[in-house]
Amino acid sequence: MTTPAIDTLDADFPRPDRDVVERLAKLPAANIGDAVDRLGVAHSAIQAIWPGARIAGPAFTVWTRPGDNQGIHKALELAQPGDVIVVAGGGDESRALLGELIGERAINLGIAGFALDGAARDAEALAEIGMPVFARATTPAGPYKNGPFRLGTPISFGGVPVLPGDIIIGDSDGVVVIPREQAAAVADAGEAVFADETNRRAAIVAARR
Ligand SMILES: O=C([O-])CC(=O)C(=O)O
Ligand SMILES: [Mg+2]
Repeated sequence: MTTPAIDTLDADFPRPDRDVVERLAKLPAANIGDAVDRLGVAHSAIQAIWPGARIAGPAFTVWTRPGDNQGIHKALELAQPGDVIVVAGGGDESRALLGELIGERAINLGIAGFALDGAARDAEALAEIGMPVFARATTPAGPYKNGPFRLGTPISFGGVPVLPGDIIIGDSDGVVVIPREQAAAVADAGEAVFADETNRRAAIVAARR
């Protein structure tokens, strides 16, 4: 029996309002994490592979056999501009799932970035072209390209459930996941956390001698 390459795919899943994504994109991931009761924070090993990288956008989900990027190639054909391609790669650090070539294609397509529960390579080139990638590791070792994979299914990403259209935010602290239906409420709560912490920090600085 052969395994079907794709068992579920609805590339037109509902996406969050763009203005809510933009509000969330302005907030530190830490404030959003606090606003979701500190749930929804992906494993801390998943970090930006170049300094200053940030991602914000609706999740286009990929499940792949560890170390295999055939599903990412297929996702590039189907994702919409602004999407973050989120890959459940089994936490594998031994094979890079993408590098600068996939990064350049993603720029052509308007993809907002990649979040990988796996590894990447070509970190310097990805920094130069400004394509944000979050991953568990970097390695020069290339990927397999044979599948199998699944697109557009619920996945577990760094220990957090991600449904297509959930919002992914990543900054220098790591990655948080916001359920799509909660996006506006989390933006409200995250902005309140940010305002409160800004005031508390100003008071601390004012008390300095
Ligand atoms: O070979 C691959 O598929 C991964 C890679 O390095 C690239 O996308 O540049
Ligand atoms: Mg490469």
